[in-house]
Amino acid sequence: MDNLLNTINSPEDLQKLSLDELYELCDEIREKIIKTVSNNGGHLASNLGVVELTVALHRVFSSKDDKIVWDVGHQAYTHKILTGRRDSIATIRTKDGLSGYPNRMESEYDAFNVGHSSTSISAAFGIANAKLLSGEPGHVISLIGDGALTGGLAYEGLNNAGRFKKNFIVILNDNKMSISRNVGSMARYLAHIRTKPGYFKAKGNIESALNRLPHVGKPLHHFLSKSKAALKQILYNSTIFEDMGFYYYGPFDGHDLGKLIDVLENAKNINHPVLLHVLTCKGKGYPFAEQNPGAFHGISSFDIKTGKTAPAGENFSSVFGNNLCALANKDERICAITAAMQMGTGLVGFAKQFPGRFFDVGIAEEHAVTFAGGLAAGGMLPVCAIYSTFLQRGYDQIIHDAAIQRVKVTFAIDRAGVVGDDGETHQGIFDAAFLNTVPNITVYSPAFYDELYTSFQKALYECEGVSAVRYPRGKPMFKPFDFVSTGKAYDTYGQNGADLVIVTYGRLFSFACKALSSLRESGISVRIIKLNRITPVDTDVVAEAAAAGNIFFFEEGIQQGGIGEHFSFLLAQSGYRGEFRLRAITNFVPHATMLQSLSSLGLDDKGMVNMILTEYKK
Ligand SMILES: Cc1ncc(C[n+]2csc(CCOP(=O)(O)OP(=O)(O)O)c2C)c(N)n1
Ligand SMILES: CC(=O)[C@@H](O)[C@H](O)COP(=O)(O)O
Ligand SMILES: [Mg+2]
Repeated sequence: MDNLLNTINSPEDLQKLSLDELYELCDEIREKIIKTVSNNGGHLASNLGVVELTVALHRVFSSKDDKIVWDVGHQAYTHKILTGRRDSIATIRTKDGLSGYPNRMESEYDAFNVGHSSTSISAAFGIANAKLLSGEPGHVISLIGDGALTGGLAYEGLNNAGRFKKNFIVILNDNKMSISRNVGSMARYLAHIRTKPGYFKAKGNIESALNRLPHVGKPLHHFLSKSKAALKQILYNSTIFEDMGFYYYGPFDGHDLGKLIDVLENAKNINHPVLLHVLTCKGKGYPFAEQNPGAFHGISSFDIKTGKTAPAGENFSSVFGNNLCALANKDERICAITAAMQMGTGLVGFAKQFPGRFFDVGIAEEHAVTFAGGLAAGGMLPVCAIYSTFLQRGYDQIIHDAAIQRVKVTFAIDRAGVVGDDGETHQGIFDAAFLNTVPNITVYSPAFYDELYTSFQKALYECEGVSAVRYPRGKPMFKPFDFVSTGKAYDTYGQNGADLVIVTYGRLFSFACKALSSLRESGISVRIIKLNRITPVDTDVVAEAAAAGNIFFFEEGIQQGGIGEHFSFLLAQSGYRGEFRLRAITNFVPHATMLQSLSSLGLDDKGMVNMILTEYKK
């Protein structure tokens, strides 16, 4: 029963509740989140961990003037529930429903759109400066996880914000977990702080004592400030955050509401950047998630009583992981790199089998790529497995630290194409276009498991320089029984001399095959050209498509600068004067299931058929 929750229509309503009632409210929120995620899927464990913290934030800060900036944003369900979206939370991550992440277009309470990690300090600091410049009142708070703190951008933010002369609050939500266990020296450092709370705790008291030093004339003030800094050094070990200009307070129990409210009230009154170190339990309140937070980080719908999901079976990621193990067994130079996505990219088996050649570098895609460049320069064969959307972070490194070096780095680009319910921030729709700009790169786009294996063989042993194999989230789509992948740069399907040619790549090939059958019933014959290697496009394939005189190109990727546009350029260069129609993606794609999105984009078989029936000219 949502007795209390039903009385909360905006964060202001929290003021009416006693501490005991606030705890009761947290229970109701937890129940709602568990129920919602068990239906829709979503990020359960991270959300359960920050219920008290979010309630405390909305209790202390004004929803009118103050801004909370979430990092990654996968943990903002309580925030959504408290900010007028209680009744629509059931629609989260579904088509036309709430986004799984904060979104400025969805609510005025969402200060910044997010989905990628480590942006919150920079964004919040930008907002704080805008407030200062425009004279707007209000506090700005960044809430960042210990995993997100492994991303370099977070340090760029800290570095910049540390010298701010006003209140600016960073809350570090430390649950020892990224998706998997958090890794790296910062994780070790936070563990050190956690195990010696008293060591750092004294500081708060010292600080306030020092701050109570009387106000004095300029020279004496200067002397006292210097002495204060020296005294601080002598009295306690400062944390890295203090060395970067923040006042550090903590660690605090992130499930103790009373304490959190107190700490936040105090932090609000400090005219300086403040870092509050809060300890939480990922998955708090749902035993299955507490015991296995990795499995309940991002989860599909599940049974609340047993904590079980439908069996996932094999998918592109798991097959990639197995393929890579097989290849690494034969070749000791092969190394695997992940940027905190060991499970998602299918590398758990590789990590166990080849611990010495497995590198989880944290949420640090830029570093992952440059690190791969270094490994390659040292004679290894690095395979950098990164989701398409997160590889956007590594564009400069692909050019500067791999391609220009003329080293052999292979990218395993997972989640290429439309990903479904994560929505706009996570769609893998840009990689084909941005990789196509890199000189001498080779990019494969397999549609089936056998092609995935062949593509990696080629990338690792036939290509020079940088290469990439990109494949979608989940499983392959329909494969006609009479289609055989040859392993060549392109394959064809359907009759020679057909009325028109469909050119496509990746899983859209399956939809094209279905479209071919439907169009046959309408008296239109189709031949399909399936590009296996999308960069560089094979010269023969351009001539083969041109011969048809009527070309429809379908692309599950951004149109601007994409493969389709490039293909049309190659056709024009070859003197082609026939028909060319291109359908690709021209805007950000909102959350929905993958099939719903492809349908809305006109990229499923029905969309292809409709376009051809409308635009085909004999
Ligand atoms: C640039 C980028 N890389 C990878 C991810 C995938 N990812 C989402 S959440 C997450 C772990 C975040 O850990 P933390 O910040 O500690 O939050 P927690 O889930 O523990 O609450 C990762 C790796 C991402 N969102 N953005
Ligand atoms: C929040 C985030 O960025 C990841 O948890 C992402 O949602 C994972 O997506 P997959 O479910 O495709 O692995
Ligand atoms: Mg964490």
